Amino acid sequence: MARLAAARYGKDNVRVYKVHKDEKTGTQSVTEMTVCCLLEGQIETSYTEADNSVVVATDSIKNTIYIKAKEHPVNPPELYASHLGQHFLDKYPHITAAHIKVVVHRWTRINVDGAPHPHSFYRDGNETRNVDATVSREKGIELKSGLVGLSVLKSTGSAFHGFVRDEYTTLPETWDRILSTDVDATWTWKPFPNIAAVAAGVERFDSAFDAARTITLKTFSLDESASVQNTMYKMCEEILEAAPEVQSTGYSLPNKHYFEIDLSWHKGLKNTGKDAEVYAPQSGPNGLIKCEVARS
Ligand SMILES: O=c1[nH]c(=O)c2[nH]c(=O)[nH]c2[nH]1
Repeated sequence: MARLAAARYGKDNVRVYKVHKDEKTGTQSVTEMTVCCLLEGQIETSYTEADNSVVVATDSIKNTIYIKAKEHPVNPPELYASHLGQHFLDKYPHITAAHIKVVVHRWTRINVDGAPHPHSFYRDGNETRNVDATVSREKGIELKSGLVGLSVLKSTGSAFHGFVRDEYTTLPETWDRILSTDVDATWTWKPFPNIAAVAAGVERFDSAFDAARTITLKTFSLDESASVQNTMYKMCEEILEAAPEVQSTGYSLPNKHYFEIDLSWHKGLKNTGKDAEVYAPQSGPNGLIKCEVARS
């Protein structure tokens, strides 16, 4: 005998663009995002008995994503995701939870001759601002915000020594190495009982994003890093300090290795240790270091 142990369904990779036109100043602002929306509820029979009467078509879910983007602000993405998720609970009694993912892509205003252009933008990096929202009858609105894909490198100010040395170890200790990673940072909010609670003090979401980005870049730059583990923990501590309504925060960081190249075989060239200048960036394997830090 088989049984349906878990099920959710919906539309993924829905690309949405929204423009805001300030009629007074003639300035336009744009937001581009990719949305995923998956529903849970009393939908078992659609899987087990071919009963489509419980299915809100994924095509209708896609339409709803557009309509809610028209009806509500799409900024901050935490508020839009909450409105979108809440809609499915309000509209369909048999739906018990909506899982929304919003990925916001960068469009930064172009400066022309030192002045911000009213309607032209450029992509100044592949980093995205992300939100994972679960809106459920049981738990209200759960939000996890994030910053993903911010590539950083420091050419010194990073060490790694004192680690386990045994018959499996070849890595030399180092007091000066290159440190590079693609930042994936998340911060989880204390649950909100309803949309009104998300909307009250909505500035908290932009503030936390700005703080997380600034803290990440500043700590990465200034910390005399003993390890990825220790540097990321310091970042988490600071984010918790900066955002009181955040209950936990975490990072997932690849350690993108840059190997020294011994060139002494060529005319005695010195290119290792303090003489290292030319390195070989590695595509893989890479370290992968994760943590989640909560309030004690
Ligand atoms: O910061 C680091 N943490 C590790 O756990 C590790 N392991 C390794 O080989 N290099 C590094 N660097």
